[in-house]
Amino acid sequence: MSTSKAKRINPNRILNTTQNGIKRITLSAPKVAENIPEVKPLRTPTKPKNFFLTVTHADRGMLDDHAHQVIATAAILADKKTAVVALVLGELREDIARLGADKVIVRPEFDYQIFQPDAELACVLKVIDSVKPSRIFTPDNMIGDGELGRRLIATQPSKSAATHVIEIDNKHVASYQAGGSRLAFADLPEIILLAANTTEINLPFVASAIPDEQLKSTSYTFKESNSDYKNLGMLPVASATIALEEADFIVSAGNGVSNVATLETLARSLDAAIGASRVAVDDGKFPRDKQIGASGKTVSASAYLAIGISGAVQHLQGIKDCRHVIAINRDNSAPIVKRADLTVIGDAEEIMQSLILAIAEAKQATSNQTMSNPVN
Ligand SMILES: Cc1cc2nc3c(=O)[nH]c(=O)nc-3n(C[C@H](O)[C@H](O)[C@H](O)COP(=O)(O)OP(=O)(O)OC[C@H]3O[C@@H](n4cnc5c(N)ncnc54)[C@H](O)[C@@H]3O)c2cc1C
Repeated sequence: MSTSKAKRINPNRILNTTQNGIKRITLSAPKVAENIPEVKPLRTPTKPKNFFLTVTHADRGMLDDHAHQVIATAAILADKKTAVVALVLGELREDIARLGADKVIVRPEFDYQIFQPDAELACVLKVIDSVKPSRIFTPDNMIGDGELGRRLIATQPSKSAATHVIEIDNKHVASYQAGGSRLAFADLPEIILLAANTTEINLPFVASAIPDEQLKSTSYTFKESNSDYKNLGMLPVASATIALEEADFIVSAGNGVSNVATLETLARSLDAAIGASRVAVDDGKFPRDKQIGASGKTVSASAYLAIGISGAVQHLQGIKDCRHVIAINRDNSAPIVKRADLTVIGDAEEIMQSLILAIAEAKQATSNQTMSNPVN
């Protein structure tokens, strides 16, 4: 079986909820709302006596909903003399003043895709040493923060801690016990791993979110050669073998695709996985496991190319988490056009053939260039 460099998404990657309530992976800063935002009072202590620290990972410049809730929780619990310091592991391109962060320490060297928990822990311990927070908050999730939080708890045996906190106020926390049949209560501990959806992030105030330049570059002791982990990078896999739910690029066929071979050629040249609408599956053009939609699979690709698909509500349900939708359809009033970021109006077969040709030419040009400018 041939392998390709088809990108495989991290199934646990970060999602944000858009203003329309759609979960999206957002690479760029969110657009500013068209309606003028209400002016909220600024709340940042001028001479803080105490600090709360939040520790969260960012993915490609953005924090997810859960991370937002953690920062907002710290801000809600902070009194007038307590400042909230947000440590962000990874590049940050969003403004977190609205979440109540008074200071922001960004450590862009931590790429979310690279597994380096011991280096991250060393950095967090250094920041704790400098900030001396009375409480530390982190999301209890499966995408790195939960693990980092537990590693932190293990290094701080003298500190009280609670994991999977589902209820919190300035006196106590609660977590489920006995498989969710009981709630366990405890005094507000020093390290809090917060479950998702505990907190409303629309705060009645904003904070300054001042970048801490000093702690941004403070070094910490960590030798890569001493690490227990070696990052082996992403494994290249054949695009056809990737589960649709994990595919980052999907070429999907609907009833408007008459020639399956052309679609397969296009998918191969784009290194994309193949999906289909229910009608295309019912017609026997594609196996059932390729069906995307309410009664098929829900996908979250960065790019979803919908060819000859009308965009029925049941199909749209399956692609609600996709970041970019590109449609090819001969009907500019098809519902998919509203969902798509880009629509090409025309005949599916003709456009697929043109695309295959253009991709082949582009690949040839790249390989000619590489041959004439070999890397020494
Ligand atoms: C309970 C239930 C569950 C369902 N679950 C699913 C599901 O999981 N997934 C799913 O997809 N559907 C599902 N459906 C079916 C859904 O309602 C639609 O019938 C289906 O999605 C339509 O598929 P389609 O867009 O490929 O076909 P069509 O509705 O026939 O649309 C074809 C599109 O292709 C365009 N077209 C035609 N010829 C060309 C051409 N030559 N070039 C370019 N464009 C062309 C047309 O303009 C049209 O927009 C479900 C329905 C029900 C009731």
